[in-house]
Amino acid sequence: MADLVLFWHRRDLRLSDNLGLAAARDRSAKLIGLFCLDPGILEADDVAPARVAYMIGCLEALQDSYKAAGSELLILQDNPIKAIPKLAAALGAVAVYWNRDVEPYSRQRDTDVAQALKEKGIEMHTKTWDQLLHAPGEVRTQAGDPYTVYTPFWRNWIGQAKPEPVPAPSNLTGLSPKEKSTAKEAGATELPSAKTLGFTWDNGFLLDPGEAPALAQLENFCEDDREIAAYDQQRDFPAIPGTSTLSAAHKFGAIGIRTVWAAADAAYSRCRSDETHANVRVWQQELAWREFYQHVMYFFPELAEGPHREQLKDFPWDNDKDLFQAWCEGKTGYPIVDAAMRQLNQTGWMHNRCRMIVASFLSKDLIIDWRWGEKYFMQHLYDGDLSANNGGWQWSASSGMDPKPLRIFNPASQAKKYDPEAEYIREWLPEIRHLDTQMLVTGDIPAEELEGTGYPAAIVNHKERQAIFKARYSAQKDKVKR
Ligand SMILES: Cc1cc2nc3c(=O)[nH]c(=O)nc-3n(C[C@H](O)[C@H](O)[C@H](O)COP(=O)(O)OP(=O)(O)OC[C@H]3O[C@@H](n4cnc5c(N)ncnc54)[C@H](O)[C@@H]3O)c2cc1C
Repeated sequence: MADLVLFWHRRDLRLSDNLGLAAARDRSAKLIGLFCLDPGILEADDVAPARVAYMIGCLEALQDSYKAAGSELLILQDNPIKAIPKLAAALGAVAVYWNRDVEPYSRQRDTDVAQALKEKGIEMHTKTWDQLLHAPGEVRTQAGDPYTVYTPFWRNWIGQAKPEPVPAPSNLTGLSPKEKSTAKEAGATELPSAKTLGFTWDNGFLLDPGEAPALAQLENFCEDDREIAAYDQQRDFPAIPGTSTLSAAHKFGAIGIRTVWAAADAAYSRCRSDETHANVRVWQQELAWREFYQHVMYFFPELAEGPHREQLKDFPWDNDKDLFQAWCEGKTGYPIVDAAMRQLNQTGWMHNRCRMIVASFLSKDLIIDWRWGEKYFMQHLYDGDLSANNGGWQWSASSGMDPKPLRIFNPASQAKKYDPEAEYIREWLPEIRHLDTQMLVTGDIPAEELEGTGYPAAIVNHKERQAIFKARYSAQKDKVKR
């Protein structure tokens, strides 16, 4: 009889182009998938209902894929450190495979699961870095150190050969009826709905869950003359659907990164003009930002706890709760900021340009600790990802790994440049949709125009607040120098 092997899915919710899964299939055709709903993650205070709903959708699709391949995906709902070794031992599994991760919580959990398996005499195989084109450590400075600055990281990263996608496992053997009841006794359960887990999300998704919608979206995005060919010209305009919207698929591994790269690379090869080449290149640079933030999270896990830069470590934030509430609800009186926050609250996603605008506004105008915003994003984004979110917030708050740290975005200039006709603002702020474009873009709205609309006057003065922030930033800098 073939050896029974388990593959533990985490952020790789697909069969195709999955390195760890392919390695498990090489070992045995009796390959059973496993996912563990970990209370340590689901009961944390930074979980977004939209993200859980998307993940459950991906798991449903994954169950179907396993069925079609001849096997099944088992679900556990317990602490993986005890639940996985218990299930593996009950089924007589010879080995458990999984892909590696960069996040501090996952790394500690994986060490503990590995130890528990070892104590039961079960092999574990955990060497594959599936979610990245280049594993942490593969891209280093000449001195052999990890990069802390993106641009030299990118130059090195793009110069290295990229791995090819691997095929999905096929001709699998599933569990016998007897093994199925053993799995049940050892904790395997039905896949619950997000609602049963306590998370309600009825607003749908920009990209549907699962491997098939992600692959279809990648194909659309990368086709000739589609968004990828104009990416750099369009990506900063939130009213234009000019980006891939694949972020949640990347977060949960509904799509393989080698498959994504192959599609981008093919689009690059097909380009006939320097301009289109440049557009595709910029999209590839975004994929490299994703990898950069994961590498730095791996090498500097302390980033997850707070600021990288000394002068932001004990910064005198105002932390005004009413101002924070207004920011969360999209009621700051700054139309571009409010439109973006409403997009987040209603769709579980926000355009990248707007993520930068609202993050700058929270930290530099409201002078609120950026970690409050980081957490609010995690509580709402369906693509919420520790490395990308922390990286984006630290960049925006001037606390991160950035050679030009003190950037302060002027909301009016940003809107003028990136939403010049106020189309995005009008979409998300229906109560002031009728106002002049100029008023919506600048945020300079006479009080009488706001009467009866329910839309608030500006809660702070940008000019004054940025001066206060700058003064405090300089004082902190001096303090650190001393
Ligand atoms: C304050 C802030 C918070 C953010 N939080 C997250 C987050 O929680 N999860 C997340 O995936 N991205 C986050 N980002 C990065 C970026 O905004 C999103 O990845 C992007 O908007 C997703 O849309 P898209 O898939 O259409 O991206 P595209 O423009 O099509 O880019 C392709 C892919 O590259 C990756 N990517 C793009 N930009 C970045 C970036 N700046 N950093 C890291 N990866 C990037 C994503 O995986 C994305 O799907 C954040 C950015 C900021 C400024």
